[in-house]
Amino acid sequence: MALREINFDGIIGPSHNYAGLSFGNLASTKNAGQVSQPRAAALQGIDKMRANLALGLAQGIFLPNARPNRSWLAELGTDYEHADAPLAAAAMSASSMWAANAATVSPAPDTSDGRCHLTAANLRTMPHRSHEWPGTLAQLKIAFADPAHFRVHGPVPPAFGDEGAANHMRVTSKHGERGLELFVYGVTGGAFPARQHLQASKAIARLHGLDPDRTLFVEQSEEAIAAGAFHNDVVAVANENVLFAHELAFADRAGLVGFCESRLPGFELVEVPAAEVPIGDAITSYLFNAQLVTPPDGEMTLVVPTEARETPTVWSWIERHIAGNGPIRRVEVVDVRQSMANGGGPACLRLRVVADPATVDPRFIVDDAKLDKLAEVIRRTWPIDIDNADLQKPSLATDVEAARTALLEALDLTELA
Ligand SMILES: NCCC[C@H](NC(=O)CCC(=O)O)C(=O)O
Repeated sequence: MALREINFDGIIGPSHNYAGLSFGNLASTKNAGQVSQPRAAALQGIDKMRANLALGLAQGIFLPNARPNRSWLAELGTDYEHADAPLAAAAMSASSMWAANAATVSPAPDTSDGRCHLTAANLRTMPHRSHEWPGTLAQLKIAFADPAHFRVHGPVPPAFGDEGAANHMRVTSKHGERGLELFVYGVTGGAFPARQHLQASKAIARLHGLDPDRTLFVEQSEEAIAAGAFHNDVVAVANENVLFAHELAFADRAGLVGFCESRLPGFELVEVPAAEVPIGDAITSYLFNAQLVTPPDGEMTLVVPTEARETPTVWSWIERHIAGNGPIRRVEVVDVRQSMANGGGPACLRLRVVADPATVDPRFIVDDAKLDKLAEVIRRTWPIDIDNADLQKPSLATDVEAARTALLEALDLTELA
């Protein structure tokens, strides 16, 4: 069986809006109250997937969850029209687009039973994200239903915060080989919450049957969280034998490097010093929230958002690295501005699963023709813009619901209705 990395992108949902819900996520706070453009946002996401396909990568999708989440509001004793504004915004959030927070994935070569394990993230720190997991879990159970190859777990109990793959990295000689799994957790983030708890990461490592000698729990530096790195994938990304990270990402950088060097021949740390790229620039540009990928031609490629090209310290660092002998050989620039304005870059929008694409439900795998079909549905049904002041208009809620229904029908996934 041919194991390869598949990037599953969250389709940006028809309710995409700027409600400023994520304290500690500087872009979310800064853009609170802006008018969003769901249709343009979703088409940006489709174009990013097209760029991945053009590189020769395998591409999958996850669907937006049902919004507004009327059953969640009912559990809270209210409904969409009567809920107070923050609750209505939480029920309407399109935050499931950030698929890096959908689940943590341990591919088959790393697990004791030889299956790929996925644990849905509880996302309990932020109210608007805490009700994502049932919709996510329903999709994971369909997409990865084959019990010979996959095991899907429900979220760890909400006593401990888990934000999924955004706080998990894997280094390996090749995707299909055994790897080292690195779980990054936060203890304190100054004024901001540390969203990933050590106990949640440890539970996932146990549930996935990982080898303790090949698993490391790495503390995120307080400085990084305080500077706006609400998830580790804002300051670090790994691909195969390369860990690309900012100098200030981890509390114990030396321990992490020593662990990887002693267990993975050829391990390489590509570290960006604060003197060359201040952590603030790394966070506004999302240099590390890039997709670091190995296309079939073997040229390791960094897929960065346009904001990286617009940040002089960051762009000159990239140009120097590519001109030198570093492991990253190519850079691709994608426009995901609508998502970026909520603090979600190219890496936030995708969940990586190492598996044989033939073992995944084909409705979750895309090619260019399927993306054309999705783009047609988006152009026809997604709202053009959403003004926060109108968030509770009943017609907006029904438009958003109709748009999702059209998508489910186009993908033959009406069982998710
Ligand atoms: N991995 C990227 C996640 C971004 C996400 N933003 C948000 O939820 C912003 C939503 C808003 O403010 O409307 C978050 O912070 O978890």
